Amino acid sequence: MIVSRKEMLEIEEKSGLSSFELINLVGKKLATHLLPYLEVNSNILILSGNGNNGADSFALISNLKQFHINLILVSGLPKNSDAMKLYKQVPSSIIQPLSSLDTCLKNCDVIIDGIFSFGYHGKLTDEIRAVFKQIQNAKKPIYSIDINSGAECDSAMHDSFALHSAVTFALDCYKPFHILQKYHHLFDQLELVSLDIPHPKQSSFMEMNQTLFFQNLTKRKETAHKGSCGKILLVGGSYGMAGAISLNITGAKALGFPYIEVGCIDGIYPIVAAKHTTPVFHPFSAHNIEQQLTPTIEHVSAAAFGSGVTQMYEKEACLDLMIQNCHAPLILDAEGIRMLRYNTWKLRFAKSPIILTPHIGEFADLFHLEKEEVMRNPLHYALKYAKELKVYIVLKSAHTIIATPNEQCYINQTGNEALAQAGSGDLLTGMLTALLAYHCDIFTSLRMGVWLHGHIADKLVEHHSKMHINLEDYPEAVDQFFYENGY
Ligand SMILES: NC(=O)C1=CN([C@@H]2O[C@H](COP(=O)(O)OP(=O)(O)OC[C@H]3O[C@@H](n4cnc5c(N)ncnc54)[C@H](O)[C@@H]3O)[C@@H](O)[C@H]2O)[C@@H](O)CC1
Ligand SMILES: Nc1ncnc2c1ncn2[C@@H]1O[C@H](COP(=O)(O)OP(=O)(O)O)[C@@H](O)[C@H]1O
Repeated sequence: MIVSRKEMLEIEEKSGLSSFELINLVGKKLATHLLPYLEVNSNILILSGNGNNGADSFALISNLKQFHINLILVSGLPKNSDAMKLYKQVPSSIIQPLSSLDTCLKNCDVIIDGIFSFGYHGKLTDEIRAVFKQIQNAKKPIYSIDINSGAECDSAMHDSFALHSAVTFALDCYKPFHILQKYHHLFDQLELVSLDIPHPKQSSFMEMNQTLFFQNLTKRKETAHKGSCGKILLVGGSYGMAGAISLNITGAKALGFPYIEVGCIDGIYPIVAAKHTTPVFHPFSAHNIEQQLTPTIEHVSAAAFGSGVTQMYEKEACLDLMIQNCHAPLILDAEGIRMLRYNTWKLRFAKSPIILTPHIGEFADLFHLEKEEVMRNPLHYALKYAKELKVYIVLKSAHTIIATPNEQCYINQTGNEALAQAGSGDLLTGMLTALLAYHCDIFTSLRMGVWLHGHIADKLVEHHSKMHINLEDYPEAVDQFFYENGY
């Protein structure tokens, strides 16, 4: 289970255990996870802070009596009474002053990082940075308790001097910090230390993996016909960007979607139709866009608009038509998102759930933010604007985040740098549209699509360089993946 800092505090509060009992439980469980990493005569240096993380590390000491231990308080005496109580139980012979850090670092085999945990935010002071530099320079394996010191719990934000661990032990649940690993690389290995306490509420973080994916993918019935799953409508492309709508179609075809309808301008229709023979096309121009698209928009099970429409003269009319007439989940992608920059009010006319699929650049542009600011805390911003605009946001990046209007979210783990190429988002839009039409639950469909898009890239790089995967290989690779799994 993945939880935010606030949710973890709620779990602790409702655990039925006092904070003193909880800290002791952590000490005991943590010790059993640490033991396999320790040699018989290991010399352990425990570095503690003055908060709860420090308290956890004091509780650890009584469970590691067979080892030679030194304890250094990095930021002074414990602040709260439980931590103080535990600190007083630590044999004074093992407590060393901060001034002996250098010697202790030289003599130790391993370091336990119990300095800061999920109470940390902001930046480290110069004094603490100097200490962290010294610790890191000792080049001894560091084992971090819950969150590496100097990193924040609910984001990938961390001080540039944050400690890098060999193993981080996540306490009871994973936190966003653990899941956003590609953005900080602060641990080599992650281990979950289950505390076996109740989790009374469902977390706001939902998950997706291969098992869940196939649990949610409906098999085609023996009696199916081409209209059994309804139809999807993909509207996109423009002069010079025929590829974008073509990749939308490839994405939907990769999912085996049986009935694809496509809206594109007359000018690119022959090119796209020559490449894709199965979709039904509705080529349009400025004077017939409404007649060509409206009947289809009204009856589809899911639709998408915006990939590659940058040069489309009719794009404003098209956006309005889609938003105002679509009764099924509607994805707005790429230029379809940029067009809302000063116009998010248009979304109020939507008759159906709206899904925005921006990359970081498009997201920052839409909400008038700096890209760097969004990248510092993508989870926060995705959740904030999904709630404010009452839309689903698929914020695409190395860890794509999905945020729902009711504050649920998903952080994707699949995918790799081979996807960092023009067109991979257009492909995703087609995949998501197909999955939205297959399923009634929007959040599940989006999680499935984002997960699959990345998973297939991970499978493709088993046999290809990460410098070059061909997006056109997706239909075959998805087909193979489904076949291997009995579909
Ligand atoms: N074959 C085709 O026809 C293609 C059409 N495409 C379409 O072209 C239109 C414009 O796409 P462009 O690629 O020109 O411009 P974008 O508006 O997508 O990107 C502009 C800039 O945003 C920044 N950016 C993108 N992703 C980012 C991230 N994850 N983190 C931080 N910054 C990021 C980059 O600096 C990038 O150059 C879209 O409508 C798109 O659908 C592209 O998808 C490329 C392929
Ligand atoms: N380094 C990466 N690791 C994992 N996924 C990535 C990486 N870079 C890009 N992606 C994925 O590739 C897609 C890129 O989408 P986008 O930027 O919209 O491309 P385009 O507009 O060219 O189609 C997104 O789904 C994103 O999550």
